[in-house]
Amino acid sequence: MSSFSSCQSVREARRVAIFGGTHGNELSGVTLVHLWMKNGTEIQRRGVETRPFITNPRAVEKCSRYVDTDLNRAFTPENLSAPADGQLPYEVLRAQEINRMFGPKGSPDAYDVIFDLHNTTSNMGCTLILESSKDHFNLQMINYIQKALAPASCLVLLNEHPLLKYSTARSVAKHPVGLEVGPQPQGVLRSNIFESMREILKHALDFIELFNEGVEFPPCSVPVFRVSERVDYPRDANGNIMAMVHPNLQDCDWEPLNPGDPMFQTFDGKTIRYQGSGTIYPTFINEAAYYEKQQAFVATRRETLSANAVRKA
Ligand SMILES: CC(=O)N[C@@H](CC(=O)O)C(=O)O
Ligand SMILES: [Zn+2]
Repeated sequence: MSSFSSCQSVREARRVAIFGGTHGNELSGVTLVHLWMKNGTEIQRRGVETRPFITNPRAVEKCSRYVDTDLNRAFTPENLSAPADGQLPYEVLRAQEINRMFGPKGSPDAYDVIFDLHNTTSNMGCTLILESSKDHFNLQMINYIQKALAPASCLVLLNEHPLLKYSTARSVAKHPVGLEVGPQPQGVLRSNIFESMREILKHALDFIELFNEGVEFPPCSVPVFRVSERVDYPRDANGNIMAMVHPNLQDCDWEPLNPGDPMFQTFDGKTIRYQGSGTIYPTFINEAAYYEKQQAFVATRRETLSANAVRKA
């Protein structure tokens, strides 16, 4: 890269994977991946090898989030290097297998891009999840997707929080992209959610094809919601929930929550208000899978990232 040019050279993205069933009860990704394993015409692009893959087949079979432990938290250095002695939880063994097939994580041999398909019970609409604010290839891809989708929209959740970031299945790739579409109940397929996910994938793959053909993408800015905090339900001494998401907050993912605004409602109708400092943008509000993670919603702050121009190296 020349010091006079802001254009960043990025290796072409020849190897792309589409993960479905990282959570076995999130049926849009499971169904799309099954569909594309039977017939991959729709995801084929010139100069790109795209591999649809079911990441947690045992959870898919049971239509549950996981069997032993959450696969989308399992890709830690400790797990990936643990001796595989049959005592390990199923998902840890599976993470090692996936790391061998699509990684190794952090190595030059790793897949270029992994799209990991998820559904949420929250009213988040279409969301792309990023793990780094410095991945200019991903930022350019998101900008492309957003332009192609307009007037429909697709928001960006950025999780690079030192404590709240977790070790995802997609993190094996050089460019990890989470795709989260909701609301959709666990174990249910909704046509609108399914089609939205499919359309985003189409634009994402189009971008990769253009990029590999040598198209240069000029600098742009990408508005994101950065994960800042995890907010739990109010609980009693036994850990039982003492309040629900307040009706004013329910389904209001991505909308501003200001100090003093209603946040929870107790079973006898009392309102618990947000007491933090400054405006936050809650998301994953009342996500079913997050009760066990002691999480009522994820607090985010808005910011705008600048993406450098990128072109194929
Ligand atoms: C509802 C759900 O499963 N969300 C995903 C988000 C992500 O992929 O980062 C998860 O917690 O793993
Ligand atoms: Zn999921």
